[in-house]
Amino acid sequence: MSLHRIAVIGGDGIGPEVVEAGVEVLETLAAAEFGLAFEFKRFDWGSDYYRRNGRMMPQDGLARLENFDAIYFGAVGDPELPDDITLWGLRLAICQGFDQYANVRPTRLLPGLTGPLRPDLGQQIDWVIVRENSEGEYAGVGGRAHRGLPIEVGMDVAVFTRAGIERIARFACDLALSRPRKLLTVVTKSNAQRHGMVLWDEVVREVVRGYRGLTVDWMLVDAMTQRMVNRPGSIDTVLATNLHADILSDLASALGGSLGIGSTANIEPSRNRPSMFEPIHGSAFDITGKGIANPLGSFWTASLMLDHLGEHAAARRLMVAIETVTGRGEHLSPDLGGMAPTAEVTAAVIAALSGLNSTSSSQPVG
Ligand SMILES: NC(=O)C1=CN([C@@H]2O[C@H](COP(=O)(O)OP(=O)(O)OC[C@H]3O[C@@H](n4cnc5c(N)ncnc54)[C@H](O)[C@@H]3O)[C@@H](O)[C@H]2O)C=CC1
Ligand SMILES: CC(=O)C(=O)O
Ligand SMILES: [K+]
Ligand SMILES: [Mn+2]
Repeated sequence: MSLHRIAVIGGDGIGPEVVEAGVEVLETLAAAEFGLAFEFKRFDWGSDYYRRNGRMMPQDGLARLENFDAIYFGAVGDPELPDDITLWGLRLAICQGFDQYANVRPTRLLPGLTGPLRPDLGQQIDWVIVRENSEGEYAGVGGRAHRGLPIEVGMDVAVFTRAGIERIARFACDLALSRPRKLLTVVTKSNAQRHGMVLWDEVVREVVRGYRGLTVDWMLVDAMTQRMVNRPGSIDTVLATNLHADILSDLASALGGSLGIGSTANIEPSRNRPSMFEPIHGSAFDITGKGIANPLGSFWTASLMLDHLGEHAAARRLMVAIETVTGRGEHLSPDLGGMAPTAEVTAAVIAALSGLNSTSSSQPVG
């Protein structure tokens, strides 16, 4: 029996809604898979915690998390609080604090979904974006001075280090080689940013030279957006900086049908500290509390977490259940053109997991 200890941080907005749905699904999996068990511990950290305590998580928050096997996360961000306070106080504090330097974001057009591209193009989407997750544009280095004066200044310094580039490049090359096409696209902007991005190019070029059998091509980030839209089948694994990949992966998720299905693994590859798994989206103020958030992104994320925990059969089983539900098209949430609330999508995935036919659709799909 393998017991996995999971720290659950729903966070803000729709985060708790989709994460609790995910926990339900994982409990169902554990009941169905012989030898699989979870122990979930909830942490009520986030913006409400901040309103009570003046911090997003306790001072010893990382120490409380460090002995868990994984962290299952929702989202952070609150309409009443500055985004830099909330994001840096929780999500980035965990990613940086545990050195989860590899952010991995797969996108595929799931069965039954169309997405905004022409069907023949949409069906070609099968990508994994590897996002540098510890430095670059989100290093947090910079400053403000002369506040309130006409000469006021604000700077964010994009930090690129040889060690940081080298390790994420190796991670991306290994991942690309493990996929059938063995194809890596490296995204850069070294035409306009002539220091850090040039170092990025140089170090990645050195690393990829050591990988025989890998096909590598290069794209400037602006042109990468049009390639994703016009020639999606020419892309497999993508390596990009923290900011570039943040943007490209939201685009990828939307091209796959919705921001509500994108998944993320924040990986600490040495496994000395826990990795963190979260849907790609944020706290989505516009739909918070309405019960209509799409939970599929958090389910796909749970599948990534299972893979990381070595539970490959369970991970596959969960993906098949998700694909069964999208394939039938009867229980899709509004962002995917359906009318199903979060609870109905969750019930449909649970029914698919249990091998049951989900027969009742509470509302017709428009
Ligand atoms: N990792 C994290 O915790 C992230 C946090 N944020 C934070 O979230 C807050 C809101 O940011 P936004 O830019 O609005 O991005 P967002 O991802 O929260 O929402 C963008 C749009 O996508 C829709 N959407 C997102 N997830 C959905 C789901 N599961 N089902 C259906 N529709 C969904 C929303 O309703 C909204 O219209 C901000 O405070 C931001 O800083 C944003 C991205 C990631
Ligand atoms: C913060 C954010 O947008 C992300 O981690 O994707
Ligand atoms: K998130
Ligand atoms: Mn993002």
